[in-house]
Amino acid sequence: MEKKRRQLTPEQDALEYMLACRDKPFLEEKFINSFKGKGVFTSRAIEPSAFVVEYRGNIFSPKHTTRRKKWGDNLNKYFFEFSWKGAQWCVDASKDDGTLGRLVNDDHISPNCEMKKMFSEGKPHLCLFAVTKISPGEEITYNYGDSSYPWRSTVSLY
Ligand SMILES: C[S@@+](CC[C@H](N)C(=O)[O-])C[C@H]1O[C@@H](n2cnc3c(N)ncnc32)[C@H](O)[C@@H]1O
Repeated sequence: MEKKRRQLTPEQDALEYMLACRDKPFLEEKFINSFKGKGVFTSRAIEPSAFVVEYRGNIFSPKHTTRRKKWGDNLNKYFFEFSWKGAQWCVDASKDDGTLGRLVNDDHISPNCEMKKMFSEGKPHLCLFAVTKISPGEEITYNYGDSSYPWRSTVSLY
């Protein structure tokens, strides 16, 4: 399995995990502190450009659902917005389904991953790929985007 996996491109690797609805076995959630909550950590080194984890959830277009107001008000911390086919969409990962993508925290200064859109059977999937080498014990992070998130203006003691 590992030998076969080493021959896959990062995108093919992502597709396999997307279809199997699984996360990589060397990723784990950990409670960090009461300010940040939980985060996702790797116990194994991850190479740049490797697929890391999918941000799973229910995809909706706020135009066509009653969730629009909630999304517009930015009340839900597990919503991830993206554009597709000329419209705005959202992945709602608020349901705790035990998967790890929903627990990855923001780092707008030196993130080690970036979010990319992937497609399977015509449907979009949001996946994190490494942008740097990630060492064992490191937290997985990505830049949530341009917004004045409250934690960005708070000095972290951790
Ligand atoms: C998608 S969740 C990430 C997982 C979350 N830490 C948890 O325990 O459920 C997004 C929320 O995590 C917190 N968060 C993310 N990045 C953070 C950061 N760099 N510092 C502090 N809190 C952060 C914020 O509360 C944010 O609304």
